[in-house]
Amino acid sequence: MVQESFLALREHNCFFQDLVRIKGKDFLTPVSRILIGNPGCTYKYLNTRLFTVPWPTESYDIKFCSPQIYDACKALMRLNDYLHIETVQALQGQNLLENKEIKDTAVIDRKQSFAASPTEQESVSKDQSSVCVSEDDRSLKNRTSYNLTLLNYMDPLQMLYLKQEPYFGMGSMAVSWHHDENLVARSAVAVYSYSCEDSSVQESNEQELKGRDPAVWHVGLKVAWDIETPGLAVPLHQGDIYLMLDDLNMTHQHCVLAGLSPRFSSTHRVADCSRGTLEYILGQCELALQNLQSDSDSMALSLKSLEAAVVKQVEEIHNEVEFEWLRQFWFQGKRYLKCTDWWLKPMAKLEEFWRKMEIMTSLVLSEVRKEQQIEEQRNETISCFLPLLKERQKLRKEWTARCQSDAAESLPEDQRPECHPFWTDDDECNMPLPYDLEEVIAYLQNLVQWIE
Ligand SMILES: O=C(O)CCC(=O)C(=O)O
Ligand SMILES: [Fe+2]
Repeated sequence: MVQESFLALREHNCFFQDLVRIKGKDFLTPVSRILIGNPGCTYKYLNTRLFTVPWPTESYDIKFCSPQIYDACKALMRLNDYLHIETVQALQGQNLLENKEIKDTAVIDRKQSFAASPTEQESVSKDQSSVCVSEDDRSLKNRTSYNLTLLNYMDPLQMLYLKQEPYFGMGSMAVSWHHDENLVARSAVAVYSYSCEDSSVQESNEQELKGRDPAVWHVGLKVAWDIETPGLAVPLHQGDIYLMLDDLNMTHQHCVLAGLSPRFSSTHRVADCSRGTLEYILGQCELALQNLQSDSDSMALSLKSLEAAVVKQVEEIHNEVEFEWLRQFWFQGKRYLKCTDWWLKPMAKLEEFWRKMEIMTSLVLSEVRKEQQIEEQRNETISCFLPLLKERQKLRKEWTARCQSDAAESLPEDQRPECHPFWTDDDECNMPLPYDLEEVIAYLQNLVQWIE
């Protein structure tokens, strides 16, 4: 079912190369991806926030663009449940064995793991429950409850150029050496690998090979900050899974070494969602908007408090919703619409809140402009307000540039980044402040200097 799901998602063009940003440069990832997981959840990697295509979750009304996409998301959710159980058992097995040699990684043979009948599995977990104190249980749960999966797809024959593994001569890489980001500390990662091997791809004769077989996909593993200790290349065949347990992702880096056939993988993770869910950002927006009031007669808007700490908090949230949510989302073009319209409504809501925050910023400005303000108070307001406006200006410039990079412009129309929200002075969009904040910043800077 999972393999069919991969093929169905490819059929519906749901995989996309990400336009990531590394050290100020823009790159298109060689692998194409799609994020599936808990509704409202996001996953950020290489300055790119991916938004989950929600898997069918009780009490959520989710519309999918086709029944096959629904089936695929459902199958991946079931794979997620299965891998969760598999991971808990692997961790428990470790604690019992206390065998440091096999502590870090468990490559599970699929035949072996399917062999255990439900009753066998049950008795295993019962035996182990006696050695677990509740604190351990909680931590075990926190570190294995995968909330999303990032799916990868690549057909090596379609790639003109793949980077060569630089340290150990491991050949072509689909994904370079890295640590997985944005995960709950010491949480596990489970990967299901499906390479579409067929008779046209011949595995090489073992004796003839010096290193790893270039026809076969592998996961590479190396000690972090170390290129002396030899790296490890673990072959992955159709339907294999592997787990990265405990602190393996911190102490080691991994990479994906390309074989010759097209290959999918589903990488299940416990994303650190503390600032990454829709629920969280909606809560933040509501908090910020508490400082906005409207006169019941005139409907005129004003700020409840001009206290520096309050202004600072509101402007921080303003930046967060603009750069971590709205721009991230629209930067990825219309890709999410391929699978579901789930994110459109929340994005419209967030934009509505953000518009109100633009008004709030303009209200702070008009207060500061009033001459009768006590200097000391005005100074304090500006000193916490100005850095956040500068940050906003810097990030707006960065996002405008990101949307106009060569890589961005090379993308097909329906995937092209959208610089949104964007407006010019002559747009009739009723924005209270300009998009370009340069003059506003210069004015404030001038005021501060004057006071000093
Ligand atoms: O495809 C795999 O086996 C792993 C991919 C990976 O490392 C990642 O997506 O972070
Ligand atoms: Fe990874």
